[in-house]
Amino acid sequence: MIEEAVPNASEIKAIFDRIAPVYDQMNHSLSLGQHRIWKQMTVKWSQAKPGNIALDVCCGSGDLTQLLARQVGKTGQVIGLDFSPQLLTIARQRIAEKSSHLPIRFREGDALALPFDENSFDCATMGYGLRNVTDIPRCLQELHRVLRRGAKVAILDFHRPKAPIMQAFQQWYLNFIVVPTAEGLGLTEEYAYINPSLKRFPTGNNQVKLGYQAGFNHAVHYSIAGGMMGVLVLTK
Ligand SMILES: C/C(=C\Cc1cc(O)c2ccccc2c1O)CCC[C@H](C)CCC[C@H](C)CCCC(C)C
Ligand SMILES: C[S@@+](CC[C@H](N)C(=O)[O-])C[C@H]1O[C@@H](n2cnc3c(N)ncnc32)[C@H](O)[C@@H]1O
Repeated sequence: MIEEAVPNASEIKAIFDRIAPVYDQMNHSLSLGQHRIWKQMTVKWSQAKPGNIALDVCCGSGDLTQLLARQVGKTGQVIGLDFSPQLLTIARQRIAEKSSHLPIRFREGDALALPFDENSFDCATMGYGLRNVTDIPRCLQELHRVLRRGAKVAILDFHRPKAPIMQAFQQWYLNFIVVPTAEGLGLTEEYAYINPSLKRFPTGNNQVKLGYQAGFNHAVHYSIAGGMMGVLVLTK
């Protein structure tokens, strides 16, 4: 079987820079709006509280950042970090237009070398980022380093369902709904990348093991959306 080439960081950055103009609309339409519910669950599992200093890693267009900021409120602070300049531009526009009152700052940077001191954050989120970084253990080590003791990070991403019928549905949906929709926008390759990236992504149980190896005191993986998505919750 021919293995798919694994994209490097600059190729991944280029993918997201190219899909930036349609990213939010595609997520909303292709998930029938469900992605917002999955992100709200992620914020809840981060146990973000009013007044917290929070971090959203691989923030992209900033919609999860915005949900996190609503949770920490005006007395808190949220930093959204990403390495895609195009998606960060959209994130800044979103906040300026809809949520200028929220305590959000965006920062261009690398999830594998977070530009923050150790023990900086009370909580963190990461939405559909862990599967896209080129070094998952390194990313988890960085999250552990910047979180305060007892703090949690909730990491939302795709997951391969255990149930054969759900696996078949997920594959069908990605191959016959998602990719053809992207084809109409000239973004076939960018969205065709999801499936092989999902195939390479560690299962929930293995994500838990990686969390413990990165030094977290507690790790649990919640399967949601019929097993097609999952949230890894790590506690320092
Ligand atoms: C917000 C979502 C995906 C974000 C996302 C993550 C990536 O790694 C990408 C890589 C390359 C291009 C785009 C992305 C990307 O958008 C999840 C919702 C959007 C999904 C594309 C839709 C897939 C949903 C499930 C497979 C099936 C949903 C069934 C439906 C609720 C009936
Ligand atoms: C699928 S998007 C997720 C965006 C947003 N969190 C959401 O839930 O929609 C993945 C994001 O991860 C970013 N990314 C991937 N690798 C990164 C890295 N090493 N450092 C920073 N951002 C990275 C991409 O630029 C992209 O914005």
